[in-house]
Amino acid sequence: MSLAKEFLANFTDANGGAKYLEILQEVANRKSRAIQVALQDIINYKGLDEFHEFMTRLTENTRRYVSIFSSAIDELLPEPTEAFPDDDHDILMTQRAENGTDNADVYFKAPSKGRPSTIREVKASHIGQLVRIAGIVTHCSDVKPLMAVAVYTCEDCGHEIYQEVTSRVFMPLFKCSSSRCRVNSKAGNPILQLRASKFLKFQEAKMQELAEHVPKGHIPRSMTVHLRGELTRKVVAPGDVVEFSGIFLPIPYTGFKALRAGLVADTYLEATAVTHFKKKYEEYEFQKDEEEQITRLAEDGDIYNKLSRSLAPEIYGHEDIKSFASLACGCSSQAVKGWDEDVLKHIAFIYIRGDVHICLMGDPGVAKSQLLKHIINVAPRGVYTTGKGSSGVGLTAAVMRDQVTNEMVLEGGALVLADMGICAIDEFDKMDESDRTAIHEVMEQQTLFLLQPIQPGRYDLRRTPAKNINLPPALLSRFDLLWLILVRADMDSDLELAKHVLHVHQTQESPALGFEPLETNILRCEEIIPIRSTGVRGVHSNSLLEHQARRTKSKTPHSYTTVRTLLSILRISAALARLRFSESVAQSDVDEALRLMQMSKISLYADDRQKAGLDAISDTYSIIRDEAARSNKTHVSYANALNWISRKGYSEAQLKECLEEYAALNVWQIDPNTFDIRFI
Ligand SMILES: Nc1ncnc2c1ncn2[C@@H]1O[C@H](COP(=O)(O)OP(=O)(O)OP(=O)(O)O)[C@@H](O)[C@H]1O
Repeated sequence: MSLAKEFLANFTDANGGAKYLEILQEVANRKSRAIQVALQDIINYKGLDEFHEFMTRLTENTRRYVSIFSSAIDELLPEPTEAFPDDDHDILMTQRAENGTDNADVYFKAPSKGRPSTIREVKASHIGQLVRIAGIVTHCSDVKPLMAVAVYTCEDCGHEIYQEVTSRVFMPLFKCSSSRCRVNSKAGNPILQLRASKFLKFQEAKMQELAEHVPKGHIPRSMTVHLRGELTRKVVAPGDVVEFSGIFLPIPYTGFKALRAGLVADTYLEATAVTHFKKKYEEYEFQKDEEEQITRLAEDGDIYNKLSRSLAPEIYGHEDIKSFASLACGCSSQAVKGWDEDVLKHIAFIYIRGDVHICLMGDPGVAKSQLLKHIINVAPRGVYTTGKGSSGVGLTAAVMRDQVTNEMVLEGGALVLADMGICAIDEFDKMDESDRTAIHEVMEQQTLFLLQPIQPGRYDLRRTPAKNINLPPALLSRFDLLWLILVRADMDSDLELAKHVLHVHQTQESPALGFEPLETNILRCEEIIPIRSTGVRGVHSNSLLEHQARRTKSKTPHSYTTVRTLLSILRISAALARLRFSESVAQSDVDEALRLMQMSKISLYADDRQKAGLDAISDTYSIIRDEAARSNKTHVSYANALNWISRKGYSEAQLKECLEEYAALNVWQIDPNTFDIRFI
C-alpha cells in the first residue's frame, strides 16, 4: 500500500499539477465519487522498471489492488474545503466513512498502447486480470440501483451493522453482532435500513466482437459487461463501438443453475473504463493533424478521385464501385434540402432521404466481400453480417427478457446496430424470403445504407436483372444502384489484375496510386465532415431533368426513369457536392451522378452496350471527356488519358484509334510528339 500512497500523493501531470490529490479533494468535497487511476500514469511516474513489479501484480490481481488503493485513498483523503448542508444524510455519510463503508469507487484504466484484445482472445488465464477489449455493444439494460452496503439496525440493542455486498445476490443478516446482544445471549433482530444502505448505479451491457475479428465462417462471440457508478450511461446505445478496460471475472451461477452447473461459472467483465471508438457522426472529434489533412484535401481539385481510389487500394479496378461506396459513406440521412421547386414537384415524397443503397452482384471471387469489409471499416458506424446467418429478427430487433431487470426489452439486430451508419449484408440472396421482407420498411425509411453482394451463380446477360437476381421488384426498386461485376475475358485487364495482386502479396502494400493513399482515419473524417454540412442547394432543375431525359432516350434497354431513379440522382449529386465541401450541387456533380447511374445500367446490360452504340471507341472518348470535364481540363496528357481508359478495361490500341477518329472529327487536336490531347 505504501507504493500506492506514494504514487497518489506525488504523481504530477504534464502541467505539474498533483492530479490525484486534486481528485481526492473533489471526492472529499463530495463533488465526485469516482477515482480513475490511469495505469499509463503509473508507468510514466517512475518509468517501467521501478514500478514494473507493482504494475504486473496490479494487472494480474486487479481486484485486490482496488481495495489496496481504496485503503490508500482513505488515508490520503483530505479534509473538505467546502461546507455542505448538515443533514441526516451527512450524519449517515459520516458514520459510513467511520465504518470504512463509504469508500470512493476506484477504477483502473489500462494503458492505451497497443491493440485491445478481441473477445475471442480473452481466456480463462485472464480471470482476475485487467484487460482491454474492443467490441460493439448489442444490448444495454436500464440503469438500476445495486446494493453495495446493506445497513441494519438491531431492534434489541440499536446497534448499526454494515454488510458489504459484492454480488447481485446476498444472504441478509439475521443475527446481531453487537457485544451487548452477545453478552445478553440474544440473537437480536437486525432490520435492514434501505435509506441508510449504500446503492451503486448498475447497468449491464452485452458486447459482441467486431466483424473484422470474426474468423470466416465463425459466429461472433459476445461478453457480458457490468457497469457501476460513474460508468453507467457511458455506453449510449446499442451499436456503439467501444473499448472497455475491466477486470475479467467469473460469475457463479445461483439457485438451481448452480446445482446443475457444478464448478462451471459464467464470466463477465467488471468495467473500469469505457472509450468510444467510433462515434456517431456528430460526436466525432477530429485530431489536429486530421483537420489539417482534411483542409489540404478540401483545396485539392482531385479529392473525389483520391477518396475513391484510397478505398481498398489493394483491390484492383472497380473504381466506379469504390467511387459510389465513398459516396455511400459520406451521404447523410439529412433530407436533401434546398432543391428548387421544379425538381421537387416531380417528386412524390415529402421527405427526401439522404442515404443510398447499393446492391452488388457478381460472379464468385470478384472481391465483393472484400469491398464490403473495407467500406464497413471506413464508415464511422458499420456492421457487417451475412444473409446466410441472419434472420429478419437478427436484422431488425428481438424482444428479449433482460437478465438484470427481468423485464422484456428490445435487443437490436444488425440494422439497429448500424443505425445512422452502414450495414453490409453479404450473400443477401441466401436469406429466407420471409426474413428479407423485414428490411423493406427499413430501407424505405432510410436509417441505413445497405451493400448486398448477391451471387446468382453465373449471371445470364440475356435475362433482366430481376430474373437473374430473384429478388422481388419491390425490394430491387429500393436500391439506388444495382452493380454487376462479371469475370469477362479481357487479356489486358487480367494481366493488370494479376500484376496488381502479385504486387500486393509480395510487398504487402498496394501499387503506387500516383498520390499518397488516404489513411482510413482520414477517409472516415472525410466521410463525416460533409455529413455535418447543412443540406445542399440543388442545381437548376431543367438541366437535371434534361440530362436525365437525354440519358433515358439512349438505346440502353430497361432504362426507364422512375421517381426513385430521380431521387437517387438527387442523393448521389448531393453526396458528391458534400465530398467537395460544397454547399451547392454543381453541374459536374449531376454529370458524375448520371455517369455512375449509367455505368451501373451498363454493367447490368453489358452486351447491350454494343447495341446501344456505346462501342469501345465511343466509350473511350466518353471516359476521356468525362474525366477531363470533372477535373476541368481542356488539355489532357497522354499518360492521364491512358490511365483513365485502362482503368475501364480498355487498351492503349483502342485509345490510339479513338484519338485518331476524334481528331479527324475536329473534336480535339493531338500533339504529334507526345500524343497529348487538347480539346477544341
Ligand atoms: N479485383 C481484385 N483485386 C484484388 N484482389 C481480388 C480482386 N478480385 C478478387 N480478389 C481476391 O479474390 C479473393 C476473393 O474475394 P472475395 O471473397 O471478396 O470475393 P467474392 O466476390 O465475395 O466471392 P464470393 O462471391 O464467393 O463470396 C480475395 O482474396 C480477393 O482479395
